[in-house]
Amino acid sequence: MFSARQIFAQASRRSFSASARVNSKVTVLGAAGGIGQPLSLLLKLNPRVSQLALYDIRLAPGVAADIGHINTKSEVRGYDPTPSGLGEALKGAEVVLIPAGVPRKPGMTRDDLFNTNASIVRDLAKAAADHAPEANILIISNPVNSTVPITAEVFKSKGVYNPKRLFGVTTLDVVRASRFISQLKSTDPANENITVVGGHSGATIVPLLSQSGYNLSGDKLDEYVRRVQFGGDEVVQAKDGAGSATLSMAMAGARFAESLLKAAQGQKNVIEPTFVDSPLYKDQGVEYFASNVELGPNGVEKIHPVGKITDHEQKLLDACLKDLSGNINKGIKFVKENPGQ
Ligand SMILES: NC(=O)c1ccc[n+]([C@@H]2O[C@H](COP(=O)([O-])OP(=O)(O)OC[C@H]3O[C@@H](n4cnc5c(N)ncnc54)[C@H](O)[C@@H]3O)[C@@H](O)[C@H]2O)c1
Ligand SMILES: O=C(O)C[C@H](O)C(=O)O
Repeated sequence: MFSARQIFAQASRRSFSASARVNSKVTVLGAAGGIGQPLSLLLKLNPRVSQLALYDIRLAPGVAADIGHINTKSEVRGYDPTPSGLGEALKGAEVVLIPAGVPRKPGMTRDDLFNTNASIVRDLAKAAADHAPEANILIISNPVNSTVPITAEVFKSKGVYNPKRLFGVTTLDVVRASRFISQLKSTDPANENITVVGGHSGATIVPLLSQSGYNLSGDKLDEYVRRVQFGGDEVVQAKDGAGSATLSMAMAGARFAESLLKAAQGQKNVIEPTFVDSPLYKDQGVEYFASNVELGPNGVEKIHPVGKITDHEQKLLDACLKDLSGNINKGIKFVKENPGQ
């Protein structure tokens, strides 16, 4: 059994060229929350991270003091919610992860979080645009389908938008899709990598099982797709009012950050599905879309098309695109009508 640190260390040894740079500041905004704490812990175990800046409206210095005792090299600092605290946390960051905001309770959709989380993400995006305009921004706060466009609009309004450096984190959908098929087929989930495209809520989550050579049909296929699309609800219901997925999300967020750092530090062929400013369905009014994306030193290197899919998957994709454009436009409209201070 390997520890997370050994896994990261092994991956680093495998993938580093002699000249690779290992000097990355990573900032977490919302670091004291259900996701923020285990995510910060996993980042502390990652040897590619040299500085870890933890910011929250509460408790970040405490979390930083705790994590800072772990015997890995990176320096950890916690920042209080003062204007200079947020700015300092962001300054010089290469990667900024944003899990700040409220989670769902049973009976809520992710869109029900919009009223609270839209302004939280808008204001943090403003600070990131001012203090870390060249960082890779990883949005975890829901509804991701709207909070990514919100962040883009803020960066555009400040003249620093770079579509190659903004990512909605949809890794958890891939993690679930891979785990759930392994449960059905009794395979090793570590060897499964199911492509999931679209967005990050209900019908906008489209697993492309056929691309991994699986041909489930009928009720089995419907049940599988439903479980992937509503995996988040499974956790929300099980937590019974105490929040949504935190630990699996921390793992997924740490995996995506690791992929980005690996690619930034010179590794080739790093591909992760992520929700980005995408040309794939712009002609249908869908500005952002998750598909497999090759990562590199400039962030997005290449956006892969969806590829060959079955008629059933095409139907799922059609339903996805219909919902997605509404979610995206809602985010764009919010910033235009509520630019904040
Ligand atoms: N993308 C995904 O796959 C995915 C998965 C799980 C959860 N989420 C989303 O992540 C978000 C966080 O979930 P959680 O379970 O960690 O919630 P949580 O309530 O446990 O933690 C949120 C943290 O954000 C902080 N916060 C609130 N406003 C802030 C601000 N303005 N600046 C800095 N910090 C602020 C809070 O103090 C809290 O510590 C939710 O919106 C949830 O829906 C996304
Ligand atoms: O379901 C949620 O609200 C949280 C997250 O988006 C998830 O997929 O677990």
